[in-house]
Amino acid sequence: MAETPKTLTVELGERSYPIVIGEGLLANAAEYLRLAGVPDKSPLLIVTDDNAGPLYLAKLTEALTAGGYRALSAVVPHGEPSKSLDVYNDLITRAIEEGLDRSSAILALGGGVIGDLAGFVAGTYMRGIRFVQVPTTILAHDSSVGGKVAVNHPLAKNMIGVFHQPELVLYDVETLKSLPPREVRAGLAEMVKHGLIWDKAFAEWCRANAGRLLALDSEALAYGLEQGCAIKARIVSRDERENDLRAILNLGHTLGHAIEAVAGYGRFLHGEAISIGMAAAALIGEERGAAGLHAETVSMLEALELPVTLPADIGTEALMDAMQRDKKFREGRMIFIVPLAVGRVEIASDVDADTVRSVIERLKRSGEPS
Ligand SMILES: NC(=O)c1ccc[n+]([C@@H]2O[C@H](COP(=O)([O-])OP(=O)(O)OC[C@H]3O[C@@H](n4cnc5c(N)ncnc54)[C@H](O)[C@@H]3O)[C@@H](O)[C@H]2O)c1
Ligand SMILES: O=C(O)C(=O)C[C@@H](O)[C@H](O)[C@H](O)COP(=O)(O)O
Ligand SMILES: [Zn+2]
Repeated sequence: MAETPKTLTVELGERSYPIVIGEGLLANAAEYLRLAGVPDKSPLLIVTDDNAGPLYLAKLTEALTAGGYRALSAVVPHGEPSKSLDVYNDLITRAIEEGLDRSSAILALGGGVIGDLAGFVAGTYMRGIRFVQVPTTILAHDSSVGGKVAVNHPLAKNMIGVFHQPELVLYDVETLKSLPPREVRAGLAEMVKHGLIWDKAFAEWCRANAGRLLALDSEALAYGLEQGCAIKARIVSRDERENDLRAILNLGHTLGHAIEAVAGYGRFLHGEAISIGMAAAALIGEERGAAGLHAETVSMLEALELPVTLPADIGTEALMDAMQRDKKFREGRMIFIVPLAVGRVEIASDVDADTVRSVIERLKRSGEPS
């Protein structure tokens, strides 16, 4: 029998919203939307991709229609290249043609690519309309919470975006059962990240339960997703617009985003690039005095079957250039989230370029056959 859904809240005053996590929630989508205050007189637009759509769009549409909503849909190609201004523009055109108005809502049915893309449409169409996240990947326990929505520029990740919080995150964990193994692993990178930045016991739990998580054991997955969402919600509630604390959610992303852009969007999945970036951050932490941190971090990432080295063909100077084009480059300095120990990090703008170069080279050497 399905467990009772669990509800967490992202506390943001009048923009607070629930994250509902449970099995079979798509069937009750209309009730959840109504509870979240989504009106039913204007059309909804469900944005999904050509993997998640064929699996779950009919179920969601039927549930919404039965509950009195008019649900239209747009299906985009799967994968990171869809986080582009071209696809964004197509969706805006569709919204105008279908007569979406200021009482309409955009629903993101899919992973982080769909959440970021559809959220950017919702955040900018008519200067912002309602938005609902319906995540269907493990990674999306991170991306569906917190309101960062964006598309990529060919030169830099997530460069064109806004903060736009959803009204609701409706996380039907039954959808995760159809994820390919590589996507499962990539999603677990952001899960263990939440432990590495905030909660040592949770990071250790991820390592100890790696086998169950990789096998999509329902109980382990539910616990891991709830903990990950809870950590993220707590951080976002304290610093919605990344003036300070929220930056710690960027552990591994200074180098990770550069890897994604330099390798070409799609070669590395986001979670894979972030895993390599977290291994790099641990090396930087070790250089600054945290003995044993790299081996400890790598043991957690490898337990989850994540990559921790860099292929030699990714140019070091191209990565250095890409890091200088990221949002994490300010006042002439690269900003790194540097671990002090497992579960504790600092926001550092004093990591010099030569240290970063030598860490990149070490990651490449450790990937070579010995
Ligand atoms: N906004 C944020 O705070 C935030 C946080 C983390 C990551 N992100 C972004 O999220 C993106 C990565 O998200 P992702 O890993 O979910 O990628 P994704 O959306 O591309 O989904 C991964 C793959 O799984 C497929 N898929 C989705 N649901 C499925 C299901 N239930 N069954 C089978 N296949 C399914 C998709 O079609 C895709 O091929 C990146 O663009 C990253 O920058 C954003
Ligand atoms: O929500 C956040 O804040 C994060 O940093 C979560 C990250 O996992 C996510 O990839 C985010 O998009 C990166 O932030 P960005 O501002 O560099 O795009
Ligand atoms: Zn991320």
